[in-house]
Parts: sequence; structure tokens; C-alpha cells
Amino acid sequence: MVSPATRKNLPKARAMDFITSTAILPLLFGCLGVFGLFRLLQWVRGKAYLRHAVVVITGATSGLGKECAKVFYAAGAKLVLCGRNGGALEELIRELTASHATKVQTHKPYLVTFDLTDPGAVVAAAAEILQCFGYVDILVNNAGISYRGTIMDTTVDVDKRVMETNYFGPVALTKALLPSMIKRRQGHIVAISSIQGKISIPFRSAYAASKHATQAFFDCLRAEMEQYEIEVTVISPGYIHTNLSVNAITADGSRYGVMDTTTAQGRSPVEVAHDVLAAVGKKKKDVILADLLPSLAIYLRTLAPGLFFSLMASRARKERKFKNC
Ligand SMILES: NC(=O)C1=CN([C@@H]2O[C@H](COP(=O)(O)OP(=O)(O)OC[C@H]3O[C@@H](n4cnc5c(N)ncnc54)[C@H](OP(=O)(O)O)[C@@H]3O)[C@@H](O)[C@H]2O)C=CC1
Ligand SMILES: CCCCCCCCCCCCCCCC(=O)OCC(=O)COP(=O)(O)O
Repeated sequence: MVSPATRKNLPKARAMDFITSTAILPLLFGCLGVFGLFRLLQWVRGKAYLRHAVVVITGATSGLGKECAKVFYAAGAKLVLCGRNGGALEELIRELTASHATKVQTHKPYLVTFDLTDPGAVVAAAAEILQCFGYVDILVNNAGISYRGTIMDTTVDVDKRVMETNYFGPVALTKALLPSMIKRRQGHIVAISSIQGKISIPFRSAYAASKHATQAFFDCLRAEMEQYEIEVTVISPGYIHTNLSVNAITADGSRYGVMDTTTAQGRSPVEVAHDVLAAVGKKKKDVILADLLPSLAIYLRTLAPGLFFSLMASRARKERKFKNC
């Protein structure tokens, strides 16, 4: 006679018998093995892709750009570090060359100082880089500023400044380096956008607009460059713990100067830099580096725009009440 407990376990035992007596188990292990091998191959290819590659990083003086400089340097890239503050770049180069925390051969970085809002300086910087290295493998358009203010109070000069830094500057630098990439039929353009390149939140008009424009431009570029085998990666992070909010500009163009709680509670720039390195190594096309809520908000904006707009309007109402504006 079969006890109730044995009867309950019978289907489980039969399923186990089936798995072990048929080819399912070897098949399962086979699939896992192939997947593991594929990931290993991808990892090895990513490493080889970055080693000795000429990598230009803008906004390398602080935050995410500085951390990207560290991880690309450790991966063996030949770095060109860009920013407005030459002293900060020299200090970073000293820090990088003093550390021996990597097994791969490293290269002393080269620095170029220029302001992205100055089109002439951007073209001259690209020419200097090409004269020095002959070519660029990877351009990481990272530099950027954020903004806080109401649309009604913000001068058009401020809108332009944010667009010049976050959009026209990277576009100009990309265009200046593209011809040499096209000639070699090799190159990779990376744009550090933002979750705000996919959704717009109140009191960030200029910033969100500049990041939406970035997303659109580099999506077009990806399609147009496919024929030359040039890769384009757009990366959209959520909040990162950097000085972005402190350096943000306000409605009248003055510095915001506040470390927002959202920024302070953001991801570590070191972690995000590793994610950027991995995305570039895998030649990803579009990457979102954010928590669940911002990621869901992107879907909500597409699938239920009415609901998303109501949520944003309520957010604006609350923030206005809180700030009395
Ligand atoms: N922090 C965050 O929460 C998030 C950031 N991002 C994006 O990450 C990128 C890096 O920002 P993050 O590291 O956070 O901020 P930081 O303020 O720490 O760094 C910004 C960098 O941009 C450079 N920069 C600013 N204006 C100019 C200019 N006119 N010309 C040249 N360089 C300039 C700065 O260099 P310097 O002033 O020394 O010249 C600095 O190196 C930005 O594109 C930002 O939009 C995206 C999502 C979230
Ligand atoms: C199906 C349920 C979906 C629920 C969605 C609710 C909507 C929640 C809104 C979430 C908004 C997230 C905004 C994220 C913004 C962000 O990460 O920005 C990154 C930056 O670039 C930061 O710049 P800032 O200057 O604004 O600090």
C-alpha cells in the first residue's frame, strides 16, 4: 500500500527519473556550457578591444569621466583626457601613472584642454589629437552640465548654454573625428546621455531637451555609420553620486551649488564607469543604467503617456508648493 506522503512525492520522483533517464540533463549542461563559453569569449574580446585602443574621454576632470579614465586606463587604453581644467587633468594623470593596480601594459595619458561650447576650440582639439595619435578608436562624449529652473524664469541664453555643452559640443567633436574613422572603416562613438534623454521631468527643461537631442542624434548616427562599421553606443544612466547637481546652472545662469539628495543617493561613479567599460567592450547600442522605477517610467511614457504626463504634472505641483515657486 502507498502512503499519502509517497503518493504526494510520486510526480516529483517521476519527473526526476525522466530528467536523469533521458537526454535532458546532458542537454541542460551542454546549453549552460555553451552560454558560459560565449560569455567568456565576449569578455576576452572586450578586453582585447580596449587594450592599446586610442580612447578620447571628455569631462575627465571629475565624476563619471574621471572614473571612466581610471577603468579605461587600467584596461590598457591609450587615453586622451579632455576638460577645461588642465591642472585637474595633470593631477589625474599623475594619479593614474603612480598606480600599478593592473596587470596589462598601460600608457601615459595625453591631455587636451578645451571648452566644448567653443566650436573653434573643439575643431582645434580634434586636429591636435589626430596629429598626435593619427587616429581615434573610441570617443566617449561624457562631459555635460545639468540645470534647474522653471521654463518661464529661464533665459534663452541658459537654454543655449546647456545645449552647447551637452549637445552641440559633442556633435562638433564627433563630426571632427568621424572622417578619420570613416577612412579607416573603424571607430566607436559613445554618448553619455541620461534617463532624462528618454523621459522629461519638470524643472529640467534645458537638460532633458539636450539629452533627448543627444539620443536622437546618436541614434541617427548609428544607422548612417553602419556601412562604415563604426559603432555607436548611447548610455543612459540614472542618478550618479557626482558633482553634477552642484555644478548645474540655474534660470539666470548662476551656479546651483547644491548637492541634491537624489544625486547624493545615486550610484557610485566607480560602478557606473565599470558598466560603461563593459558596454563599450560588448559594443552595445543602447544601454540604460538605472533602477527599476526610472526604467519603468520609460515604458510608462511609451505605453500610457497620459498617465505619465499626469504623474509629472503632480510632481511639478508638489515641487512648486515645496519651493514656493
Ligand atoms: N550625475 C548624474 O546623476 C548623472 C550624470 N549623467 C551624465 O554624466 C556625464 C558626466 O557628468 P558627472 O560626472 O555626473 O558630472 P560632473 O559635474 O562631475 O562632471 C562634468 C564634467 O563635464 C565637464 N564639462 C562641463 N562643462 C564643460 C564644457 N563647457 N567644456 C568641457 N567640459 C565641460 C567638466 O569639466 P570641467 O568643468 O573641469 O571643465 C566635468 O569634467 C554628463 O553628461 C551627465 O549629464 C547622466 C545621468 C546621471
Ligand atoms: C508601471 C509603474 C511605473 C511607475 C513610474 C512612476 C514615475 C516615476 C518617475 C521617475 C522619474 C525618474 C527620474 C530619473 C531622472 C534621472 O535619473 O536623471 C539622471 C540625471 O541625469 C540626473 O540629472 P539631475 O540634474 O536631474 O540630477
